[in-house]
Amino acid sequence: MSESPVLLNKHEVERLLTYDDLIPRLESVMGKFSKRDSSEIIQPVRSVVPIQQHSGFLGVMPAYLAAEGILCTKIVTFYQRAEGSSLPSTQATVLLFHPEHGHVTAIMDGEAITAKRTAAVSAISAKLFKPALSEVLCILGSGQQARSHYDVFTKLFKFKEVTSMKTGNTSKSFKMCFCVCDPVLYTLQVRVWSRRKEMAQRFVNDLQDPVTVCSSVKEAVIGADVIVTATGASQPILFGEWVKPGAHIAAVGACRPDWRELDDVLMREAVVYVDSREGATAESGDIILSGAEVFAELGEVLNGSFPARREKTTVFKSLGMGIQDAVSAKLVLEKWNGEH
Ligand SMILES: NC(=O)C1=CN([C@@H]2O[C@H](COP(=O)(O)OP(=O)(O)OC[C@H]3O[C@@H](n4cnc5c(N)ncnc54)[C@H](O)[C@@H]3O)[C@@H](O)[C@H]2O)C=CC1
Ligand SMILES: O=C(O)C1=NCCCC1
Repeated sequence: MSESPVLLNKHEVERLLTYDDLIPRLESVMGKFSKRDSSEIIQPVRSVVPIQQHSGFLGVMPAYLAAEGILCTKIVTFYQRAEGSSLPSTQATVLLFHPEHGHVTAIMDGEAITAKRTAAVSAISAKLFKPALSEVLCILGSGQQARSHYDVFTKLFKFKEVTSMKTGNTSKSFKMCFCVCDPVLYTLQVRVWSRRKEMAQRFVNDLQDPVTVCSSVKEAVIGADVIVTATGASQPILFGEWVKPGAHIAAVGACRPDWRELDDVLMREAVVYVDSREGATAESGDIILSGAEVFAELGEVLNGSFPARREKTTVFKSLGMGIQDAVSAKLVLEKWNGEH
């Protein structure tokens, strides 16, 4: 008789899963995935069951990683919630199995895994594609993904906007420091926009560092070097005409074939990267409906088969992958085993 599975709640998963450990594992597994060696990795496009009466979806995301000895599935529900709903719109459970014997070894919360691994993958895309001098980060949306993206982007990258002394914004809500080599005022610059301004304000109130709340998407994205779209939108909210040439967009929402966050102009003019070509062509309205060409998978850049075209405007269209959940869950279990 096999041992009972380890049960880990959201709090435990959040504590055990750190970006420093997670990012290298995601880079490695996505590079491997893009080599398409089915003796190494099996990950079908997720099965999605629409729950039409309740504006929701149930997704099943299995993955097998032979060399790592990981057999895993995530079961995830995602709902279009009314603004201000206290229910999370994305909820998930991750199951790890013993690859040889088939029994369940761990059952863990998948909300924290989904939040962190998605943000970590976007951060990897930004590391590869953002302009060399990136001063302004803009986040569209103020939910779970917006928060995890804020956390990892501000942990990994420094964003700042330079304003001259004469015109410098001296509002108390900005953190200011003086650069000894150049007499200009530096204000850390992260901007956030949400459909309801009070939701963006609530998001900002939870943070230590100053973030500018913007009243419109246009105001938020003009001049931004890195833009994260993490909304429940089903129609475009980000338009190419507003985007600074050379900016990088990590597009996280719009994960249904008829949903959009980005308009046709942006999709057609940018160099488009995806997490999985099969996933993107089956599930991304931004790709399917715009007719945009996919240039490469993130893994193909990580494994050296395709270049990172940092000098261009780039879109990384994220849909989420079972292998990302699988390596995250394995990491959590390893950490937990190390403590017990
Ligand atoms: N690419 C990936 O791997 C993943 C993608 N997602 C997707 O990312 C998006 C955000 O997810 P969460 O942060 O978990 O959701 P959430 O419900 O916590 O946050 C959603 C945000 O989008 C805003 N929003 C909702 N409808 C909107 C509309 N029509 N126009 C503009 N803003 C709107 C809300 O005000 C909120 O700020 C969702 O589309 C979700 O399906 C979620 C998990 C993984
Ligand atoms: O990868 C995931 O997990 C999800 N992707 C898109 C929709 C919500 C969950």
